[in-house]
Amino acid sequence: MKLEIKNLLPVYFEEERKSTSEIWGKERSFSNGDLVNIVAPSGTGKTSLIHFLYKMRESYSGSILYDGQPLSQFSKEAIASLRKDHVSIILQDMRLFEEQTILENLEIKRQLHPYHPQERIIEMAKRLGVDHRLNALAKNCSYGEQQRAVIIRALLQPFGVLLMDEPFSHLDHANAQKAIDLILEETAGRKALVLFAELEKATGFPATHLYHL
Ligand SMILES: Nc1ncnc2c1ncn2[C@@H]1O[C@H](COP(=O)(O)OP(=O)(O)OP(=O)(O)O)[C@@H](O)[C@H]1O
Repeated sequence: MKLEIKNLLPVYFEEERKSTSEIWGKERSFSNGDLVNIVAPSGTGKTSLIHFLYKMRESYSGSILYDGQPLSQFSKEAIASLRKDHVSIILQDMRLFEEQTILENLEIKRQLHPYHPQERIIEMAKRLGVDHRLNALAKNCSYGEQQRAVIIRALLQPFGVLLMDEPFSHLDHANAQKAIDLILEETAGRKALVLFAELEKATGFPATHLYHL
Protein backbone atom coordinates (compact mmCIF):
# COMPACT_ATOMS: atom_id res chain seq x y z
CA MET A 1 0.00 0.00 0.00
CA LYS A 2 1.22 3.51 -0.80
CA LEU A 3 0.91 6.30 1.75
CA GLU A 4 1.59 9.90 0.73
CA ILE A 5 1.50 13.10 2.72
CA LYS A 6 1.51 16.47 1.02
CA ASN A 7 2.05 19.80 2.71
CA LEU A 8 0.46 18.52 5.92
CA LEU A 9 0.17 20.81 8.97
CA PRO A 10 -2.13 20.79 12.02
CA VAL A 11 -4.42 23.83 11.89
CA TYR A 12 -3.25 24.72 15.41
CA PHE A 13 0.44 24.96 14.36
CA GLU A 14 2.15 28.11 13.04
CA GLU A 15 3.26 27.99 9.39
CA GLU A 16 6.88 28.38 10.48
CA ARG A 17 6.85 24.79 11.80
CA LYS A 18 7.20 23.79 8.17
CA SER A 19 10.71 25.20 8.00
CA THR A 20 12.02 23.14 10.93
CA SER A 21 10.20 19.85 10.31
CA GLU A 22 11.07 17.06 7.89
CA ILE A 23 7.39 15.98 7.79
CA TRP A 24 5.15 19.03 8.33
CA GLY A 25 4.79 20.98 5.11
CA LYS A 26 6.77 18.43 3.08
CA GLU A 27 5.87 15.84 0.44
CA ARG A 28 6.68 12.29 1.46
CA SER A 29 5.74 9.00 -0.09
CA PHE A 30 6.01 5.59 1.55
CA SER A 31 5.31 2.14 0.20
CA ASN A 32 5.38 -1.56 1.05
CA GLY A 33 8.37 -2.65 3.05
CA ASP A 34 9.37 0.85 4.20
CA LEU A 35 10.23 1.11 7.90
CA VAL A 36 9.71 4.76 8.77
CA ASN A 37 10.98 6.11 12.09
CA ILE A 38 9.67 9.55 13.00
CA VAL A 39 11.58 11.16 15.83
CA ALA A 40 9.28 13.55 17.63
CA PRO A 41 10.12 15.27 20.91
CA SER A 42 7.09 16.16 23.06
CA GLY A 43 4.83 18.77 21.53
CA THR A 44 6.02 18.37 17.93
CA GLY A 45 2.70 16.75 16.98
CA LYS A 46 3.43 13.03 17.02
CA THR A 47 0.01 12.02 18.27
CA SER A 48 -1.66 14.53 15.95
CA LEU A 49 0.14 12.97 12.96
CA ILE A 50 -0.86 9.39 13.87
CA HIS A 51 -4.47 10.45 14.50
CA PHE A 52 -4.61 12.25 11.14
CA LEU A 53 -3.28 9.19 9.29
CA TYR A 54 -6.00 7.00 10.85
CA LYS A 55 -8.68 9.66 10.25
CA MET A 56 -9.41 10.00 13.95
CA ARG A 57 -9.03 13.76 13.54
CA GLU A 58 -9.08 16.03 10.50
CA SER A 59 -7.81 19.29 11.92
CA TYR A 60 -5.05 19.71 9.32
CA SER A 61 -4.30 21.48 6.08
CA GLY A 62 -2.64 19.60 3.21
CA SER A 63 -3.46 16.05 2.20
CA ILE A 64 -3.02 12.39 3.07
CA LEU A 65 -3.42 9.80 0.32
CA TYR A 66 -3.73 6.02 0.49
CA ASP A 67 -3.01 4.42 -2.89
CA GLY A 68 -3.55 7.83 -4.48
CA GLN A 69 -6.98 8.40 -2.90
CA PRO A 70 -7.33 11.44 -0.60
CA LEU A 71 -8.24 10.28 2.90
CA SER A 72 -10.45 13.35 3.34
CA GLN A 73 -12.78 11.97 0.67
CA PHE A 74 -13.15 8.46 2.12
CA SER A 75 -16.76 7.55 2.97
CA LYS A 76 -17.63 5.98 6.34
CA GLU A 77 -17.68 2.57 4.63
CA ALA A 78 -14.29 3.19 3.03
CA ILE A 79 -12.84 4.18 6.42
CA ALA A 80 -14.24 1.03 8.01
CA SER A 81 -12.72 -1.08 5.24
CA LEU A 82 -9.38 0.77 5.49
CA ARG A 83 -9.19 0.07 9.23
CA LYS A 84 -10.39 -3.53 8.93
CA ASP A 85 -8.10 -4.71 6.16
CA HIS A 86 -5.41 -2.18 5.36
CA VAL A 87 -4.29 -0.02 8.29
CA SER A 88 -3.58 -1.22 11.82
CA ILE A 89 -2.62 1.02 14.71
CA ILE A 90 -0.94 1.00 18.11
CA LEU A 91 -2.08 4.08 20.01
CA GLN A 92 -0.55 5.53 23.18
CA ASP A 93 -3.77 4.96 25.11
CA MET A 94 -4.50 1.26 25.23
CA ARG A 95 -8.28 1.16 24.79
CA LEU A 96 -8.66 -2.39 26.13
CA PHE A 97 -12.02 -3.56 27.47
CA GLU A 98 -11.14 -3.40 31.16
CA GLU A 99 -13.72 -5.93 32.36
CA GLN A 100 -12.63 -8.52 29.78
CA THR A 101 -9.58 -10.74 30.05
CA ILE A 102 -6.58 -10.12 27.85
CA LEU A 103 -7.44 -13.24 25.84
CA GLU A 104 -11.04 -12.09 25.40
CA ASN A 105 -9.82 -8.67 24.24
CA LEU A 106 -7.55 -10.32 21.69
CA GLU A 107 -10.09 -12.89 20.55
CA ILE A 108 -12.71 -10.17 19.92
CA LYS A 109 -10.25 -8.45 17.61
CA ARG A 110 -9.18 -11.67 15.92
CA GLN A 111 -12.76 -12.63 15.11
CA LEU A 112 -13.69 -9.17 13.86
CA HIS A 113 -10.65 -8.91 11.60
CA PRO A 114 -9.59 -12.47 10.76
CA TYR A 115 -6.00 -13.06 9.71
CA HIS A 116 -4.44 -15.45 12.23
CA PRO A 117 -5.76 -18.63 13.88
CA GLN A 118 -6.36 -18.52 17.64
CA GLU A 119 -3.14 -20.47 18.36
CA ARG A 120 -1.17 -17.49 17.10
CA ILE A 121 -2.45 -15.40 20.02
CA ILE A 122 -0.88 -17.86 22.43
CA GLU A 123 2.36 -17.97 20.43
CA MET A 124 2.64 -14.20 20.31
CA ALA A 125 1.82 -13.88 24.01
CA LYS A 126 4.63 -16.35 24.76
CA ARG A 127 7.04 -14.43 22.56
CA LEU A 128 6.29 -11.23 24.49
CA GLY A 129 6.21 -12.91 27.92
CA VAL A 130 2.55 -12.27 28.72
CA ASP A 131 1.06 -15.72 28.18
CA HIS A 132 0.66 -16.14 31.97
CA ARG A 133 -1.63 -13.06 31.97
CA LEU A 134 -3.99 -14.11 29.17
CA ASN A 135 -6.77 -15.01 31.62
CA ALA A 136 -6.36 -11.90 33.79
CA LEU A 137 -8.81 -9.03 33.51
CA ALA A 138 -7.28 -6.19 31.52
CA LYS A 139 -7.88 -3.77 34.40
CA ASN A 140 -5.73 -5.94 36.68
CA CYS A 141 -2.76 -5.98 34.33
CA SER A 142 0.20 -3.63 34.56
CA TYR A 143 0.69 -0.98 31.89
CA GLY A 144 3.56 -3.02 30.45
CA GLU A 145 1.36 -6.12 30.22
CA GLN A 146 -1.47 -4.13 28.67
CA GLN A 147 0.89 -2.56 26.17
CA ARG A 148 2.12 -5.97 25.02
CA ALA A 149 -1.51 -7.07 24.61
CA VAL A 150 -2.19 -3.97 22.52
CA ILE A 151 0.80 -4.78 20.30
CA ILE A 152 -0.51 -8.33 19.77
CA ARG A 153 -3.99 -6.96 19.07
CA ALA A 154 -2.65 -4.77 16.28
CA LEU A 155 -0.86 -7.76 14.74
CA LEU A 156 -3.96 -9.98 14.60
CA GLN A 157 -5.58 -8.21 11.67
CA PRO A 158 -4.60 -7.89 8.02
CA PHE A 159 -2.76 -4.66 7.18
CA GLY A 160 -0.57 -3.00 4.59
CA VAL A 161 0.29 -0.12 6.91
CA LEU A 162 1.06 -0.26 10.62
CA LEU A 163 0.94 3.04 12.52
CA MET A 164 2.60 3.18 15.95
CA ASP A 165 2.57 6.05 18.47
CA GLU A 166 5.16 5.41 21.21
CA PRO A 167 4.31 1.70 21.27
CA PHE A 168 6.94 0.72 23.84
CA SER A 169 6.58 3.53 26.39
CA HIS A 170 5.89 1.06 29.24
CA LEU A 171 8.42 -1.61 28.25
CA ASP A 172 12.02 -2.10 29.28
CA HIS A 173 14.66 -2.39 26.57
CA ALA A 174 14.65 -6.21 26.39
CA ASN A 175 10.87 -6.44 26.14
CA ALA A 176 10.74 -3.61 23.61
CA GLN A 177 13.23 -5.48 21.44
CA LYS A 178 11.15 -8.68 21.60
CA ALA A 179 8.15 -6.63 20.50
CA ILE A 180 10.11 -5.00 17.66
CA ASP A 181 11.26 -8.41 16.42
CA LEU A 182 7.68 -9.76 16.44
CA ILE A 183 6.36 -6.64 14.70
CA LEU A 184 9.05 -6.90 12.01
CA GLU A 185 8.25 -10.58 11.44
CA GLU A 186 4.52 -9.89 11.11
CA THR A 187 5.14 -6.89 8.90
CA ALA A 188 7.47 -8.79 6.58
CA GLY A 189 4.85 -11.54 6.21
CA ARG A 190 2.37 -8.94 4.95
CA LYS A 191 4.95 -6.88 2.99
CA ALA A 192 3.59 -3.93 4.95
CA LEU A 193 4.92 -0.48 5.68
CA VAL A 194 5.52 0.63 9.27
CA LEU A 195 5.35 4.23 10.44
CA PHE A 196 6.77 4.43 13.94
CA ALA A 197 6.69 7.68 15.93
CA GLU A 198 8.88 7.89 19.04
CA LEU A 199 10.32 10.59 21.28
CA GLU A 200 13.86 9.58 20.34
CA LYS A 201 15.48 7.60 17.58
CA ALA A 202 14.50 3.97 18.12
CA THR A 203 17.36 1.59 18.78
CA GLY A 204 16.89 -1.93 17.48
CA PHE A 205 14.46 -0.80 14.76
CA PRO A 206 16.09 -1.10 11.31
CA ALA A 207 14.55 2.07 9.89
CA THR A 208 14.76 2.56 6.13
CA HIS A 209 13.62 6.18 6.56
CA LEU A 210 14.34 8.52 9.48
CA TYR A 211 12.63 11.90 9.82
CA HIS A 212 12.46 14.54 12.51
CA LEU A 213 8.96 15.89 13.06
N1 LIG B 1 -7.08 19.95 18.99
C1 LIG B 1 -6.06 20.75 19.32
N2 LIG B 1 -6.23 22.07 19.39
C2 LIG B 1 -5.21 22.89 19.73
N3 LIG B 1 -3.97 22.46 20.03
C3 LIG B 1 -3.75 21.14 19.97
C4 LIG B 1 -4.78 20.21 19.63
N4 LIG B 1 -4.25 18.96 19.66
C5 LIG B 1 -2.96 19.11 20.01
N5 LIG B 1 -2.65 20.40 20.20
C6 LIG B 1 -1.34 20.95 20.57
O1 LIG B 1 -0.42 20.60 19.57
C7 LIG B 1 0.82 20.21 20.15
C8 LIG B 1 1.16 18.80 19.71
O2 LIG B 1 0.23 17.88 20.31
P1 LIG B 1 0.40 16.31 20.10
O3 LIG B 1 -0.48 15.63 21.10
O4 LIG B 1 0.21 15.98 18.68
O5 LIG B 1 1.92 16.20 20.50
P2 LIG B 1 2.95 15.03 20.75
O6 LIG B 1 4.13 15.39 19.94
O7 LIG B 1 2.33 13.72 20.54
O8 LIG B 1 3.27 15.28 22.26
P3 LIG B 1 3.52 14.29 23.50
O9 LIG B 1 4.76 13.55 23.17
O10 LIG B 1 3.69 15.29 24.63
O11 LIG B 1 2.30 13.42 23.62
C9 LIG B 1 0.66 20.37 21.64
O12 LIG B 1 1.19 21.63 22.02
C10 LIG B 1 -0.84 20.34 21.86
O13 LIG B 1 -1.24 21.06 22.97
